[in-house]
Amino acid sequence: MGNKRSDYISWDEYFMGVAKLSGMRSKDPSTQVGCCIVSQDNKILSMGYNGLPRGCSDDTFPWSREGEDPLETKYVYTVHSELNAILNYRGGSLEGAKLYVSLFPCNECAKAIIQSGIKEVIYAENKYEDTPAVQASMRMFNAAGVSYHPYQATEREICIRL
Ligand SMILES: Nc1nc(=O)n([C@H]2C[C@H](O)[C@@H](COP(=O)(O)O)O2)cc1CO
Ligand SMILES: [Zn+2]
Repeated sequence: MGNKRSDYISWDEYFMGVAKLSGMRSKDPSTQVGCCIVSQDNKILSMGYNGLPRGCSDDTFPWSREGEDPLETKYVYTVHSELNAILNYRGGSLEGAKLYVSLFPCNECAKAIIQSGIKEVIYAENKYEDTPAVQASMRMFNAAGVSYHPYQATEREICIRL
């Protein structure tokens, strides 16, 4: 009987990999974010990426970051990956779940994360660390007992030929 493989991916690599793959569906030209929600016993419960709400066409709504008219920017329309992943879950409670996300959650998603019962956030990047949105998220996570820590990147690179 042969030995088992030793180069299989870890749970963390698996879930962050799924989050990043999900982010590849995003139509946002500047920032693609992906999210994967996992139960305490490592079952994937939901996934999401940043995009427009159902019925709002990717081709007719704006993707600009700036504009004199806020209605001509993406910010008032996009659903963040974390909120999409929470809303995509129809199986019941997310109590005690873990959330893997490629970018640290904003304050609005932090509220949804806390209220849905998610207890742990693992993030890959934090490029908006110095903004009030991220500072507010951290303050709320600390108060609500949601732990958050950066994903510990490995040397692994995965190329999937599709
Ligand atoms: N945690 C996050 N999850 C997300 O899904 N987003 C989305 C909203 C926008 O579509 C995009 C950010 O665009 P930009 O400001 O980097 O061009 O990423 C943004 C953040 C940052 O807080
Ligand atoms: Zn958000």
